[in-house]
Amino acid sequence: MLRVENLTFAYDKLPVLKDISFTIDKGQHVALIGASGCGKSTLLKLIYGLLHAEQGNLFWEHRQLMGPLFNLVPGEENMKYLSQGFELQAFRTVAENIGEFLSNTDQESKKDRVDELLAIVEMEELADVKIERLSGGQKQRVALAKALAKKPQLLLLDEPFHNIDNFRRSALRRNLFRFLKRHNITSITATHDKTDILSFTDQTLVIKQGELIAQQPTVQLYQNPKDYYIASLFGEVNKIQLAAFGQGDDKRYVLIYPDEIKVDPDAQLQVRVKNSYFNGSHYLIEAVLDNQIIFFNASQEYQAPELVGIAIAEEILNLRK
Ligand SMILES: Nc1ncnc2c1ncn2[C@@H]1O[C@H](COP(=O)(O)OP(=O)(O)OP(=O)(O)O)[C@@H](O)[C@H]1O
Repeated sequence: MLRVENLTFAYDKLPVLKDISFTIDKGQHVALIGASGCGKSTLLKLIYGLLHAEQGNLFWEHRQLMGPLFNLVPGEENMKYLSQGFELQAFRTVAENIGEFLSNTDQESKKDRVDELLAIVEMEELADVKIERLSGGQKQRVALAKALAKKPQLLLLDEPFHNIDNFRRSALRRNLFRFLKRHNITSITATHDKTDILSFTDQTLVIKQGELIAQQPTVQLYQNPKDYYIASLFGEVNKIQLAAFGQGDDKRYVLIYPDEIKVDPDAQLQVRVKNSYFNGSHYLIEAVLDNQIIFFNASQEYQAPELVGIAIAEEILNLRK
């Protein structure tokens, strides 16, 4: 278990992280989300031991983590931190980099291990290519495989799929998180990508301006976000006054995701279309409801200034009130 207690940290005078406390059970996958600059990378570096926590305590399995002032080599031994820049040896091959920290006493099992990792990041064919000849996304995949090589107990990932094209990203995510679950490796992934969060994490931590404002099971957090900031980290979201749904003059606002609004030609509630954006599986429609802009998904394109009837399921309204 990872335990973080009252962690406060500043690079200069202003604290970047303020009184952060949470625990993560072994084997759990956790997303770390928040607006750019809120302190996600800083938190990962503090946990790994690259930065010294002036206030607060960190524990891994009851052992206190002492940080860089007490460790000769920065970085906890049973953890791996995959930063946004990857430390690889440019003149050595992909396979050599992945196997760099593996023991050389049993060459056969070392090769098996490297082959398994090459398969996870789908780089078997590039095993003998030197790092200097790889693209940014390929380097990121090698760095990921290298981070897994010694099966860390805790894996800290900072935007791990950032440079990787969509085509590879989906398979890579599935391979990676399957590997982590199989080996009971705990992970924290700092990310801005909704798919990383929703499909692969058990819990989500939300940071806002250096403060931890939520720690919840990911599904719960998505389905019932407590405020606009949290909901907007998952993508487009509408903040609509209940009165707009014909609920008297109820001034309270509800948060509604675009896919929760359905086009309904018989609906009393009508909105005026401003724009339609093609999104592949659907169109994202921008429209005006009671002087406010709302977004919803539709199976077809609508032209401005067409009037379209929309409806929202009663149970969603009740859940969010
Ligand atoms: N080495 C540093 N020295 C001084 N300030 C820093 C340093 N690194 C980061 N900061 C500041 O600390 C704050 C938090 O930065 P951090 O990189 O942790 O944010 P983040 O949430 O990971 O952002 P992003 O999502 O853009 O990667 C920012 O205001 C940043 O400018």
